[in-house]
Amino acid sequence: MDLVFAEATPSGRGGVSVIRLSGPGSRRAAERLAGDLPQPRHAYFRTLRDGREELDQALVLWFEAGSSFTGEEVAELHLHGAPVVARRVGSALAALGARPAEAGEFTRRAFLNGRMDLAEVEGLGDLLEAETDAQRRLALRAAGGELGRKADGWREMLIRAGALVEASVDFADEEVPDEVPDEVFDLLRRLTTDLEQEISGFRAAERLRTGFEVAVIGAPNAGKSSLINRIARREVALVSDIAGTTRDVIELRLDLRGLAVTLLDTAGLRATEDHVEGLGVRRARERAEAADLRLHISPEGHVDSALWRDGDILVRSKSDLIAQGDGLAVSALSGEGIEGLLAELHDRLALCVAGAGIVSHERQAAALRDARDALAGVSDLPPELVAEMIRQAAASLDRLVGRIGAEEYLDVIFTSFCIGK
Ligand SMILES: Nc1nc2c(c(=O)[nH]1)N(C=O)[C@@H](CNc1ccc(C(=O)N[C@@H](CCC(=O)O)C(=O)O)cc1)CN2
Ligand SMILES: Nc1nc2c(ncn2[C@@H]2O[C@H](COP(=O)(O)OP(=O)(O)OP(=O)(O)O)[C@@H](O)[C@H]2O)c(=O)[nH]1
Ligand SMILES: [Mg+2]
Repeated sequence: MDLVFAEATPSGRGGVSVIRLSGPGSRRAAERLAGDLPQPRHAYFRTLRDGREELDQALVLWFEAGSSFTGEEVAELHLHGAPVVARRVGSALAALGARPAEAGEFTRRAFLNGRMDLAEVEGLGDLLEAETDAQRRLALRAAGGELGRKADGWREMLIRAGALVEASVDFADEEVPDEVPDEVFDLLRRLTTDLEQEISGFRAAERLRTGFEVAVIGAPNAGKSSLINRIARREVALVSDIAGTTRDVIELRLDLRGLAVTLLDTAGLRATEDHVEGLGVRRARERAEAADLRLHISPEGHVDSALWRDGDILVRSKSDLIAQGDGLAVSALSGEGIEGLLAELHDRLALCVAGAGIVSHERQAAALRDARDALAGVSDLPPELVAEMIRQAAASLDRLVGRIGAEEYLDVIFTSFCIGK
């Protein structure tokens, strides 16, 4: 493994800038700049020098391979956060034989060195992207190895079941057909129930991780854009009294009490001669259909029944003008009903994620489904085939944690990481 370095903090001006080195020689390279660093995991306040040239005053520390994030020797230089300092220290490190790390390379090394399993890596990636508390909590559980521990438990069940099957094959009377002991099927049934349970929580967890899309729809001039602006407390979308103002879909990211939600402002729905408006209306319908939930906006409490789905919310807009009617009354002008609407929206979305599990990526769910499918129908099979299906299920669990078959995913996962992680 070569020696790599990168700014672990975002590059640019900041209070502190951390440069991290990983690989054999990390300590030596740091010592060339900072002088002797006798103890691992001790912070030293040092003047960094490149030859005679003073570079910065910094906190410097190093970790042994056994107690670092990557599982390799690691050193960290905590610099003053001036871009020129990081640049200058980077050149000095390059001159000492270190090369700039690629995106996600520190974490990739942690994975390759067995410090993290693939589900933990995905969890860490989710943590880097998390914007809300619910996303952070889910990511932290995943990054903490919860799924790997479950997979270990399931593997043990498979190993035990496999051993029982092998024993029944080895010791069976040559005259009598081999029989799989009932205990095997009991074990596999329990395992299948566990797997089903995890799989059933996948979609909800995926929603939690990626966030919800909520389309704001209704006739032109209903007050959709005004409502969005009120929620955003800024002018996200153009508002006018001309019907057909909004054409493109405008996205507003919200942290709705911990849930990640993207509100979509859309073109007012109507038949129109205007070509461009027509394109907007088509797009509005498509996005409304694909969204997790729709807010139907109308001063009179009307809905487009073709787009109404169970769980949608009817919003009676401009409540300052029209006193009564169906739906949740809100006014973008006075602010009446906005908090109530957001509370209602939150509660409906929270219902959707009530059953969320720890599996939140399609790759993970696919591995679990493969394991479950391998075990479906085993009770009708002869022992040799039962043993084979148990091996297949175990291989699927190995794929889940990246013990096998990880190669094809690594580039996809790590290119989404930033440099320095
Ligand atoms: N300065 C700094 N802060 C950081 C990191 C870092 O690399 N540097 N991290 C990363 O980006 C995160 C912390 N992640 C870490 C994960 C595992 C180990 C580690 O090797 N632990 C040892 C036990 C260490 C001990 O208890 O003494 C181990 O698990 O064996 C270290 C950091 C967040 N904060
Ligand atoms: N009195 C009152 N007027 C409102 C309210 N909300 C919107 N309006 C007015 O209604 C008109 C249309 O508002 P928009 O928010 O642009 O309506 P829209 O649904 O986005 O319209 P399109 O983009 O054309 O589909 C504007 O003149 C707004 O000022 C409200 O709560 N009260
Ligand atoms: Mg609009």
